[in-house]
Amino acid sequence: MLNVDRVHTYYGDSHVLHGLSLKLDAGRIVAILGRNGMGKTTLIRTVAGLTPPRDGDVLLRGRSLRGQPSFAIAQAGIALVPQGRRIFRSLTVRENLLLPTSMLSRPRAGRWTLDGVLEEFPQLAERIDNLGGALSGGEQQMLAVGRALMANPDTVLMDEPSEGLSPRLVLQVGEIMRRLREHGLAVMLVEQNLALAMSVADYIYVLSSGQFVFEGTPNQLSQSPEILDEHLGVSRRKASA
Ligand SMILES: Nc1ncnc2c1ncn2[C@@H]1O[C@H](COP(=O)(O)OP(=O)(O)OP(=O)(O)O)[C@@H](O)[C@H]1O
Repeated sequence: MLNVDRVHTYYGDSHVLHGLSLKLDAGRIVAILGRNGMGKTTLIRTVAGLTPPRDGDVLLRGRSLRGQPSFAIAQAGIALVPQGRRIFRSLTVRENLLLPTSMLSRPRAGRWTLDGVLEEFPQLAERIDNLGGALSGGEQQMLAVGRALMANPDTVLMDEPSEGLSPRLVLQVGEIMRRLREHGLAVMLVEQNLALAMSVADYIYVLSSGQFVFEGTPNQLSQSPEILDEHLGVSRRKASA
């Protein structure tokens, strides 16, 4: 589905991503872990076309996205659930869901109509005429995911969806991701929450200073105390407990 091929991404002269490659298939969740400032959001921005790579390429279903603006990438089937959710606080839930797709010139058809999204998230249906700003953090996260689904993507990029949520709501976010996978979507998850990533991801990459220092299954990561310790801040004693 998605193939990131040796991307180098810069902010001005600052070289942030150093030749990253990864693969993501349909019906799979890949998590990108790493401490603050290691380049996780930059990787998401690179794939979404917001900060295009200066070198290397991103391919969707084998087709290069090189030089494509972010709206064309969205149109091609990559949806972003941004850090901080970025819902419109002064618009209703319905307006939040309908607005982004109304801006696509050729909306993709599929199961994710307004009714389809409300069926998936009945809690949003109950609050359909409430303002975005009146929703709880968990509901806002659901809304951000629902809004992304409205574009009928086949790949969803999620930037720290657990940020600022209570442990109970973090579990709910994990459940939402599993359901996206069941629907056959490819999910790329950027997270600081190790437990969440370990519980949902099929495969994990650990990013440090713009380079991957580990890739493998959650089980393999749990058996790599030096990676957990050095790059994820988990003490060896805790990792083996
Ligand atoms: N717009 C920008 N202009 C210049 N440098 C930036 C910009 N955005 C991020 N950076 C730098 O790029 C590096 C990677 O940042 P990035 O936000 O991708 O990290 P991150 O792993 O997502 O961290 P966090 O978890 O804190 O969001 C950092 O050194 C950061 O200071």
